[in-house]
This record gives sequence, C-alpha cells and structure tokens, in this order.
Amino acid sequence: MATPHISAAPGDFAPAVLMPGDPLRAKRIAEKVFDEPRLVNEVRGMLAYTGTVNGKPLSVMGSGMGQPSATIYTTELFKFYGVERIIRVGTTGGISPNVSVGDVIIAMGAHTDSAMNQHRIPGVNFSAVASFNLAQAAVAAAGDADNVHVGTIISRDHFYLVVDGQVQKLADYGVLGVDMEAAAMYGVAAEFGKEALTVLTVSDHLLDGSKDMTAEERESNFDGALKLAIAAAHS
Ligand SMILES: O=P(O)(O)O[C@H]1O[C@H](CO)[C@@H](O)[C@H]1O
Ligand SMILES: O=c1cc[nH]c(=O)[nH]1
Repeated sequence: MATPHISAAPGDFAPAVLMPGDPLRAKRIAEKVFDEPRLVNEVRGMLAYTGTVNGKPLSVMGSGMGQPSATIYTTELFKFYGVERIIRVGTTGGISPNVSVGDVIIAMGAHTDSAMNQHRIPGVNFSAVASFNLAQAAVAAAGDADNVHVGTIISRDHFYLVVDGQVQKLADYGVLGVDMEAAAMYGVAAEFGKEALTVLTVSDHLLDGSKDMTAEERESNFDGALKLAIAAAHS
C-alpha cells in the first residue's frame, strides 16, 4: 500500500514516529541514534527511516515546512500506516524573554494564525493541544533541567512576515516560541484519536537576535530535545 506521498509498505513504520521538519535531520537522527536504520520512504525527498532505539521500534520522518505539508504526512501516517503517536522534534524562534537559544520547549498547546484547524468543528475555535501522556513523559525525562520550558507556542504560516506588535503581545501572554507545524499536527492527531507532541530547540530569538544559530547548527543541535522526544515516544 502506498499513498500519494509515501511509498512504504504496510508495517514499515513503527507505532511511534519522530518528525522533524527537515528530512536531512531525520536522516541524521536515524544514523545517530537508531540501531539498523532502514530507509522506508524517499518520495519527494521526504526521508523516513525505521529502526530500533534501546531495543524498541521507532521511526523518523521529515514533515517539510509549514502546516499543509505536516498535515499531509501526519494524516497519511495515522490513517494508512497504523501510526499511534507522532513527536515533532523541530526548531523554534524564541518569543518569551525567559527562553534562550539552545533551550528546549515542550509545547503543551499551539496558538495559530493559520486556517488549518478553522473548519474542523463548525462554529468552534479548535484548541490545538498535545497528548497529556506524551507531554508528561517528556517532562519526566527532563528531570530538573533548568533549560527545558513547558507551555504554549504559536504555529504561524509566515516565516518572514512581521505583524506590528504581535511578537510583544504573544510574549505578554507567556507564549514561549514560534514554529510552523505544531497546531496542525495536534489537529490531525485529534481528528484520528491519536497522540502528538512537539519538542523544540530554540534556534533563534525574535526579541534578541544576538545568539541565533547558523543553518548548520539548526540542523545538528537537537540532542536535548531528541532525548525527551524518544522518552515520550517509548513511554
Ligand atoms: O526545524 P523545523 O522542524 O523545520 O521547524 C522550524 O523551522 C522551519 C523554518 O525555518 C519551520 O519548519 C519551523 O517550524
Ligand atoms: O518558525 C520558526 C522556527 C524557528 N525560528 C523561527 O524564527 N521561526
């Protein structure tokens, strides 16, 4: 069975899938932490691997950038490949003054400026929230680390567009950071009665650009978030 975007065979994916935006980060994760990783998809270059970590099955696959792309892959994994939980491991731009570049954010909920969840339930502003069980497992794995933050983020459609006053207002409301996928992924998980979580590394800060990561660092500096994501995946 193949879908329009995934050529894997039935059973090629583990019940838990780690999902970075960048397919090359998926490859790095597979090569770095998986035992015997096997390439199970390369349609459109959206690399996916399945292997084991600590003796337990695990898959990793890129989502691409933005909520439409992430929605396609999460829908196909949940609907056609028997996947039960997806943990996004991505980067985020810091918004709260309490987070710094290199810190990790566990996103309990995701505000959004996107229409992706708007039509899910007629007349309702959908609440895009993480699986409590997965969030709890990630928080437990973080122990007393003081660079791990738990709270809300915003998933925006634009990477570059600046809306006057928006970032400061989000900071005032305690929003920790911005990404471009989490809200839609939480919506898809709710649609299929499955579990999703987002664990992000702060790669840059929207209110202080002085310590922003380089493109190379964005692709490779994810060890802390990865450890929490694997703990959640196998909880
Ligand atoms: O590092 P990833 O997981 O791709 O996440 C963030 O980086 C991309 C933008 O540079 C968007 O996909 C955003 O959500
Ligand atoms: O969406 C994102 C992700 C990382 N950094 C940003 O500034 N925005």
